[in-house]
Amino acid sequence: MMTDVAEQSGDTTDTQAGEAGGDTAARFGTDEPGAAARIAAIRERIDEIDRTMIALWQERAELSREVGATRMASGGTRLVLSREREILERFRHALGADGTQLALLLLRAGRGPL
Ligand SMILES: C=C(O[C@@H]1C=C(C(=O)O)C=C[C@H]1O)C(=O)O
Repeated sequence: MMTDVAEQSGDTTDTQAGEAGGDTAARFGTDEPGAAARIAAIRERIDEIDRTMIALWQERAELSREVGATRMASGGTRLVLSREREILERFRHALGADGTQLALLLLRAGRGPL
């Protein structure tokens, strides 16, 4: 299970925002130690989220390619536009206009450009 940022933020002042070397202001955008420690803790979670999203992105693209290969090998179509519309609508509903752009990139990652 992934760790919540709030659980990590109590004891990070010296080890993450202070001793690790380099200029605190340059690394964290502030030289206030408490703020820098909190930012360091949040960044750990951000990095974890990014790694997870990259892995999920790659897994999704692989699965999408497998669906396309399976369908074409059976004489089917490369694309199913009604399904793509459903996915676009799901992302638009959840995330607005940015969701639509994200879904377009996701779809392209799996099946290639139209
Ligand atoms: C993966 C599929 O094939 C294509 C790729 C899609 C996707 O990446 O989600 C959706 C529809 C198809 O155009 C599918 O039909 O489910």
